Amino acid sequence: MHKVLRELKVELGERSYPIIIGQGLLGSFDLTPWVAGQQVMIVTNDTVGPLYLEKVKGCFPGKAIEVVTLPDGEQFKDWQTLNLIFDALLEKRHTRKTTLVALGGGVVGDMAGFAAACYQRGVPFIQVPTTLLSQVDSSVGGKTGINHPLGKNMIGAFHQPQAVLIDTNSLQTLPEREVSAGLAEVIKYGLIRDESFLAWLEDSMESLLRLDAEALGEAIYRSCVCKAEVVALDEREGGLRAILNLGHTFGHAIETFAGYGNWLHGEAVGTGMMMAADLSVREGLISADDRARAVALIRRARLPEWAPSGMTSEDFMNLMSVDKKNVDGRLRLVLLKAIGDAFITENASADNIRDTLRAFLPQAG
Ligand SMILES: NC(=O)c1ccc[n+]([C@@H]2O[C@H](COP(=O)([O-])OP(=O)(O)OC[C@H]3O[C@@H](n4cnc5c(N)ncnc54)[C@H](O)[C@@H]3O)[C@@H](O)[C@H]2O)c1
Ligand SMILES: O=C(O)C(=O)C[C@@H](O)[C@H](O)[C@H](O)COP(=O)(O)O
Ligand SMILES: [Zn+2]
Repeated sequence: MHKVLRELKVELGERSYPIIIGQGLLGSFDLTPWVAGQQVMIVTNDTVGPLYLEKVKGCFPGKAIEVVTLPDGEQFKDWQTLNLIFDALLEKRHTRKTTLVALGGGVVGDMAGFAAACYQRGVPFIQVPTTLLSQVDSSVGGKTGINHPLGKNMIGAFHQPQAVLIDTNSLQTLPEREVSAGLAEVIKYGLIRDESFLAWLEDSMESLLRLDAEALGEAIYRSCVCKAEVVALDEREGGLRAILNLGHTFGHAIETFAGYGNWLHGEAVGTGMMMAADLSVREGLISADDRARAVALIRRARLPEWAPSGMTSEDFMNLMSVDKKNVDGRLRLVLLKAIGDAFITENASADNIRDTLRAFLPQAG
């Protein structure tokens, strides 16, 4: 039998939806109340499908279920792979009443969500995230899309899911490296908006790394609360939502430079958040002790702390110049005013940015 641990709602008026967090939900939690018609198309990949597909089918009693299985990897978050979803939908004559279900990590979620945003100009979808990163971040908030060789997530749409179903048991099969990647986004919430959560993470890091169920449930719930609040205040990133991008300007540059899939998204965000904390010190915003606190926690999550070998400051500047947050050619960065208080600025000094980049190049170590 399943156990629902926590439930919360992303408050977006008529686009509001629940996030249901529990244990043993895959296979027994009934998701049909969030399915509009009779047809369900589950989008998964060739790693997650063999682990959880049969169980998830049990969440849709009485519905006609089809499946499309994508190749696994960030390098497949592209047009060609996205088309496999459209091919499957069209070959079987799916209509606007079909509900897509994203079963997998953030890559599957972003692609299935984007397919749902586009297919016949928009069909409903449900997120069933199975990585820590997707449970705390990508399944919530409606950012969907694919990568372009010149930049991360450059093609996409805002499209909110009907519901998010999080079964924390699925994390028991997750490789260690993916657990660390997910922890980067968890730490992000403490840094941007919730100092007390950061303090709790400092106390709980060892429990989280050993996949203690109670600690995971708490970390996922508190992360989802934070993300849901920010998204409810600024759904389409007019302003505040950009704080969810802490570390991402540097991190996306790293992912693109390294080649999609070589650095995990969370790994790049971990290094990127250390860089953001470093720049915040250089800008006179936080103390060196605050930076040390952020860096120590990111290190304890077993995340990398140097840029990829061969990457130069110029590579960073070129890749960061295409960031979506930039306006009129000005680099906009998320920095920290304090631990638990982030803001977006285009006023960071060019000298300080250059010094931060240099400090994180591999030869600096
Ligand atoms: N839309 C958003 O708001 C948002 C937020 C954060 C990240 N993202 C995107 O999410 C992606 C990263 O997501 P991710 O970290 O989940 O990576 P991922 O989707 O690549 O999954 C990581 C790996 O774990 C495997 N996997 C998934 N669930 C598993 C399980 N339960 N057991 C064993 N293996 C499992 C996957 O097949 C994959 O190999 C990036 O593309 C990033 O840009 C989007
Ligand atoms: O939901 C958001 O908003 C975020 O920024 C969450 C990020 O963790 C995530 O990686 C997101 O995909 C980044 O968005 P992008 O627009 O900078 O590509
Ligand atoms: Zn992210």
